[in-house]
Amino acid sequence: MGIRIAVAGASGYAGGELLRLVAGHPEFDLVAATAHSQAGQPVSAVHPQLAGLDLTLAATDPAALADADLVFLALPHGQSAALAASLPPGVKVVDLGADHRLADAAAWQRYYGGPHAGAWTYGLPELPGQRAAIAAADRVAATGCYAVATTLALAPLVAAGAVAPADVVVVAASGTSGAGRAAKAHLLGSEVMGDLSPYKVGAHQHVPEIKQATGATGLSFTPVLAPMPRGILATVTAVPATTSVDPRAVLAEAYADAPFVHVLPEGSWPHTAATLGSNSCHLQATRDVDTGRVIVVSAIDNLGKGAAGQAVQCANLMLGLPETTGLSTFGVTP
Ligand SMILES: NC(=O)C1=CN([C@@H]2O[C@H](COP(=O)(O)OP(=O)(O)OC[C@H]3O[C@@H](n4cnc5c(N)ncnc54)[C@H](OP(=O)(O)O)[C@@H]3O)[C@@H](O)[C@H]2O)C=CC1
Ligand SMILES: CC(=O)N[C@@H](CCC(=O)OP(=O)(O)O)C(=O)O
Repeated sequence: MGIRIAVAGASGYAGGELLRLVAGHPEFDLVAATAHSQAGQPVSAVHPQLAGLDLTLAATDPAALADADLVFLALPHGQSAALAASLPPGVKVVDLGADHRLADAAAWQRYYGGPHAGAWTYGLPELPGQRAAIAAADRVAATGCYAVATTLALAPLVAAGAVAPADVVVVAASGTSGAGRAAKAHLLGSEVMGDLSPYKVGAHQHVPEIKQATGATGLSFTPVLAPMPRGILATVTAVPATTSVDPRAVLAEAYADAPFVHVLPEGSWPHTAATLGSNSCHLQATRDVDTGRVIVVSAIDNLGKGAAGQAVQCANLMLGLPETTGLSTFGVTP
């Protein structure tokens, strides 16, 4: 018997990707998968890509999860805190939702509403000191999908004093799986295909998370829904604080030992398809020839490094395994 793993919210998009990764992980045994409206269904009826995974979705309650060594929570925002609190203290938890990401209760209230559950260790191993913090933690709050793409692009530049933290602009396009599986009219294929549409303009919930993780103090963030199932492409621009720093060199140095963050060769720009199915983030940076602004482009698979892959990377660290175990750095395009 390997390390016993349970997935709550296993019928959703992030949950399905977690099941795929856990089932293929050399050290993990999948002992439970739970759902809400789909409880009682075989996993393969809900996730046809997992045909052959012989497991039935149980109802999401503490008893279904308490026998695991580690539980992944892939539930709607607001559903994780009470469930996590009712699990035995010895059970490690990685929460993919937002409930425990923010330290600032006022920011939580403003962007999510409802009671603030308090902050857990933030699950982005590539931030300075965070690998060790995650390895020592029993409760980890995995990052938001846009927050991963943006933070990996921006944090080293703020830390190096290369950009002005008060004036950062981000425009980021996401595939529709970023919105979850629950049917939404504006996500129907006939509405999404052939269209690009901004949403939550000027008020996206990942703004406080990105500020907390990067040290940026002023951030304008505009998300765009893109006609594709997976992927995030974030374009981050910022005012240079100095002309003496090469932004690409700062990123290359920051991620020299990071197995999943790839600063691409000069002249090569990230695109989403190259990251799909992987736990990788692709980055490139330059200066705008006209304004001198620093431009960083970042691509991830929102269900990989943006969700399930990141969560498994954190779990590996929490369990004393190499962080790359069971994860791919390579994408599946075309
Ligand atoms: N999609 C993405 O790219 C990312 C998602 N996340 C986060 O992961 C979490 C899951 O997202 P995602 O998979 O996209 O969402 P989905 O809508 O695809 O899945 C939601 C899951 O939660 C279950 N659920 C729904 N309502 C309840 C409830 N009241 N109580 C308990 N369980 C419930 C659903 O069960 P059922 O289907 O049986 O009703 C399903 O298993 C969210 O917090 C999301 O923000 C984080 C990063 C990226
Ligand atoms: C396309 C789309 O609608 N995306 C969602 C991402 C939500 C999400 O997954 O948020 P967390 O990563 O914080 O859990 C949005 O912009 O709200």
